[in-house]
Amino acid sequence: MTDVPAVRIRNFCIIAHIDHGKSTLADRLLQATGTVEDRQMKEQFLDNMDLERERGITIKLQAARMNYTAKDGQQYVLNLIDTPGHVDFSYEVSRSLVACEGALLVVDASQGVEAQTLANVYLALENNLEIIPVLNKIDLPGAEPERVIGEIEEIIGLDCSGAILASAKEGIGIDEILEAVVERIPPPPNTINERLRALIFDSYYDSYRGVIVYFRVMDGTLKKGDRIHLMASGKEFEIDELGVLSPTQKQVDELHAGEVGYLGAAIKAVADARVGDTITLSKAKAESPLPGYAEANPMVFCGMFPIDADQFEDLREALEKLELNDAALHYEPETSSAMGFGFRCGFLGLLHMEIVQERLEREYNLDLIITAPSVVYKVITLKGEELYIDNPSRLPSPNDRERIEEPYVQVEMITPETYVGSLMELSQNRRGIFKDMKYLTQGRTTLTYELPLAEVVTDFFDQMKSRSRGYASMEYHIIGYRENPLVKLDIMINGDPVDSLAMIVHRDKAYNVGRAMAEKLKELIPRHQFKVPIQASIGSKVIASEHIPALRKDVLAKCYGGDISRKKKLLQKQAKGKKRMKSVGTVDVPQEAFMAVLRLDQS
Ligand SMILES: Nc1nc2c(ncn2[C@@H]2O[C@H](COP(=O)(O)OP(=O)(O)OP(=O)(O)O)[C@@H](O)[C@H]2O)c(=O)[nH]1
Repeated sequence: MTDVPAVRIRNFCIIAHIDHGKSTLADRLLQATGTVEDRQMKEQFLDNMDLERERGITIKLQAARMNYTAKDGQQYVLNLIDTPGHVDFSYEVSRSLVACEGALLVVDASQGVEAQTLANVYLALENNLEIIPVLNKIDLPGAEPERVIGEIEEIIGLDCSGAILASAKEGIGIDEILEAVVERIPPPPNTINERLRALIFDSYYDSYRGVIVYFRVMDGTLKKGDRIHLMASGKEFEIDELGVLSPTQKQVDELHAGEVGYLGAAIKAVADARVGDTITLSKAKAESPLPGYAEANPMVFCGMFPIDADQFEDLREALEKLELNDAALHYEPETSSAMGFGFRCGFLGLLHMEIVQERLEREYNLDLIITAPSVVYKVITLKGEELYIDNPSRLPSPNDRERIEEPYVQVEMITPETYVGSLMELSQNRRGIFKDMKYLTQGRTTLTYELPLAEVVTDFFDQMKSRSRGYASMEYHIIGYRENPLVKLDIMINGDPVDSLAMIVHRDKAYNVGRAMAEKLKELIPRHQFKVPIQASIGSKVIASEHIPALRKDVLAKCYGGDISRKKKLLQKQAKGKKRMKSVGTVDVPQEAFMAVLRLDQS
C-alpha cells in the first residue's frame, strides 16, 4: 500500500520449539495492536486448519499485518510471518525466514533451548536476521529466565543482554516486544525502483479462487491486473486479486518492496506456484530469480490401498484434490499381488505422511490399509544404471546390482544428562555413528549422531521420547547417500510372499528383524480355521518361521447364560475389527500387521 514507506515496515517471524508459546504470543500481538478485536479472537488465530488445532501444531505458514503506533509517535506496519514448527517442513521455514529481517526467539523460561529451536536459529543467523530473545512463561513458578538466558548465550552464542521477559498467557512483556521489533529489527531495504521480485513463502488452494499465494515483495512494485511470470515454473498468470492479511484478507491495489501480501491469479494447483519460487513481471522480467529455490523432494514412501477395492477411484480423486494444495505430495498407482490396486505415495517425512493419511480417512471417508514407511534407496546396477527405489518389493535382484546406497541424516538431540546413556544405546542400535557430545548448563547435553534415515523413520522419535520420558528433543537433516550391505527381507504368509511386507534391512540385522517380524505377525494376525505358517526369508533362504495355530473355540462360547445383548456386542466388536483387514490369499491380515516393523522389539 502506497502510504507506508519501507522505513516504517518491519517483517519478522517467531522461532520457537513446539509448545513454548508461539501461537499464544502471536495472538497477544494481534490483540495488542488492535488487529483482531478481542471478541472475534478465535483462540490461536494463526493456526486455522482444524487438524492443526487438534494436534496443537503449526503446519502451514501464514502471515498477519499489524498497524502499530510506536513510542516515537510514528505508525509502523509490522508483518508477522508464521513458520511451521516441524522438521518435515524445514524448507518452508527457511523461505519464511528469508522473507523477514528479524525474528523473535521464543524460549520457555521453565524449559530451555530445544533441538528444533536451535536448527531454526541457525537458519535465521545464516540469513542475517536480527534476533530478539524472548523468555516466555515467566509466570510459571518453575521459570528460570536467568538459567535459560545463560543457555542461549552458551549454545547459540547470542548476546542476550536485551532479552525480554514475557508471559504470553498473562500479557506480560508484550509492549516491550512490539517496541523491540520497531527499534531493533532493520526496515527492509528500499528497492522500489528495481524490477519486481517477490518471494513465495506459502500458498494454498481455494476451490473458488484457485491458488492463493503468500509472498514478500523483495524489489519493485506489484499491481492488481499485472501479468506475472514465475521464474522457476516458467508459468504466467494475470493477477485478479491482490491484498494484505490483517489477518483476514483485505484487497489493495498495489504492494511495494518490503511488503507482505497475497495474490490470486486463477492458478490451478500449488505446484504451479511453489514455495521458494520468484514472482516477476512478464513485461519487465528480473534478471535473476531470488536465491535458494528448491523443490521439496519426498523422503518417505508408503503404499495406500483401499480396503474395499471399489474405493480405488475415490482414493485417486481424493489424492488429486490433496495434491492441488500440497506440492510436496507425490503419488502413483501401484499394483500389489497381496493388496490389489492402490497408490505408492511420497512424503516429506513421517508427520507429513500422517497428516495426509488422516485427511484421506477423515475428510474423504476412505478406509485404507497403509504399508510401513520406506526411504528411497539408490541402486547401482551391474550395467552401471542408477535407480531410485522407493518400494522394497521392487529392489533388483542381487544378481543385477552392484551396490545399494541409503540416505543418511545428521540427528541432533538435546536431553537431560540422565538419559544420555539410553539415547546413545538407541542410536547405536539403529546403526548410528557418534559424532559429538556437549555438556550444557544444568545437566543438559547435546548429542550428535549420523544415522540411516530408514532407522529414523521407524519410530526413532517415539523411542527417543519414551527413553527420555518426553524430555529430549531432536532435529535432523539429510547429509547424503552411503553404501551399505543391505538385503531384501521377504515375508511369506501361508506360503504366499506378501510384497507389501517386504523390507530392505542391513545384512547384520536381517536375522533379528526377520525373527522379530515373524513373532510380531503371529501376535497380530488373528487365528483362522486353519494353521497359518509365517516365514521370513532372504532370497530362497528361510531365516525365521512361526505359525498361527488353527482356531478351535467359537468366540461366542465364551458368553454365559444366553445374554443376547452381550453376544451382539461381541459380534459388533468383531465386525469392527474386521473393517481394517485385508485378505491376503485366504488369510485376513489386519492393518497393524503392515506396520509391524514399527513395533519390533529391536530398538
Ligand atoms: N503459563 C504459561 N503458559 C503459556 C504461556 N504461553 C503459552 N502457554 C501455554 O503453553 C501451551 C503451548 O502454547 P502455544 O502457544 O500453543 O505453543 P506453540 O509454540 O504455538 O506450539 P505449536 O503451535 O505446537 O508450535 C498452551 O497450553 C499455552 O496456553 C505463558 O506465558 N505462560
